[in-house]
Amino acid sequence: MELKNDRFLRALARQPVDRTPVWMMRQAGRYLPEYREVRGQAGDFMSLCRDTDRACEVTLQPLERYALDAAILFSDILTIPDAMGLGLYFETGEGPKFRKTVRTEADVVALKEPEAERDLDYVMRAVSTIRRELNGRVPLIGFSGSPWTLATYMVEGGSSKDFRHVKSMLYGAPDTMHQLLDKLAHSVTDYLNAQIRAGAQAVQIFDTWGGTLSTPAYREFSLSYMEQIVAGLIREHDGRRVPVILFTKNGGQWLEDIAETGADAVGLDWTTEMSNARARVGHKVALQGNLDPNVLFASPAAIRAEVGRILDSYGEGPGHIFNLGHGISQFTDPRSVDAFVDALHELSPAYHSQIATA
Ligand SMILES: Cc1c2[nH]c(c1CCC(=O)O)Cc1[nH]c(c(CCC(=O)O)c1C)Cc1[nH]c(c(CCC(=O)O)c1C)Cc1[nH]c(c(C)c1CCC(=O)O)C2
Repeated sequence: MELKNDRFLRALARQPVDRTPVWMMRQAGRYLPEYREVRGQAGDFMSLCRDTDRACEVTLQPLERYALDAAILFSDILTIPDAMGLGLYFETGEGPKFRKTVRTEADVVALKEPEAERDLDYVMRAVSTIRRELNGRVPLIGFSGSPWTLATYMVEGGSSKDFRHVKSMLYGAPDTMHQLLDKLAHSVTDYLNAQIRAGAQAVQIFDTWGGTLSTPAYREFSLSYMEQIVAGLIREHDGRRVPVILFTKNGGQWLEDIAETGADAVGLDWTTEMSNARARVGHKVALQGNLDPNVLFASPAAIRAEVGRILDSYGEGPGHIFNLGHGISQFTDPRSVDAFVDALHELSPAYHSQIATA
């Protein structure tokens, strides 16, 4: 099936495009009234993820509203620990929780590595259904959490502010920590490869909590496992390269190390300037980001000014995928996303003039 809009994949390959492609982290989510409606019909969040037709429906919702250049699978990073038997649930307003935690070596030894095609079959069904329904409109992104980020939820039993338990394991029982991360790295590799076989055309690894580590701990406990995953991924499928994007929130000081992993692109939060990132690693990888999602609470004029500033900071030429520096807030007015996408469509072609005159 022919891909009608390949801007996103071209930018990931640092090939010329007519304008800067854009998608948004958490683009299918609670800021959209149509999402809240389908979510209500499904019951809880995990039931929505397991309901193939509804998961497909909400994946496509943001594309119906906005001219985005990629779709992202509707699911969650915590499906792997759930499939390991930890019992994921969502308490309204409190974020994710696990019925069981992983705190001791015995807990780690008892964990079974899921077999993605069997134990996470609902995710693969969602991927293939979304691909069919997209019908080549835009590429589909698959994703997973990084081993370290998944471990934080598994050891803490949910979200955390201080990462007390998981860091106690890291410093107090590093061998146990490595055993857990090793199991997770195998599981993530298998999970992403299954998504690629099911039809994901690019994959992103979310390392939301890597930036809470010291530099040596980041390298040893987060980055090295992401590197292992990148090395084990299917990099070409159906005659096309399957690009990998690594996103470590607050990872700006480690861009050179991240670019060394073999990833095709690096995701940036808003605390690193695009110009700085491009000068440091732009010869090696594409860059994705990096609007502060809170800019979407400002006026259309202020949103436009920030979009312009980021385009200027990256500068001319290919290799930039516009995105938010983190997930869109549930309190965002959907009209602010119109202002954001409209501004990008208006302003970004000027940064790709070589192709317009070619
Ligand atoms: C850390 C993390 C999680 N999940 C994810 C991350 C990494 C990215 C990041 O840092 O945000 C990734 C994720 N979660 C979700 C997606 C879907 C695809 C997308 O549109 O980007 C993706 C890519 C759906 C979701 N995952 C979740 C929601 C909201 C739940 C709902 O609809 O009730 C959505 C749309 C639930 C979730 N899942 C998670 C949390 C912390 C929460 C609660 C968030 C909150 O309450 O605001 C874990």
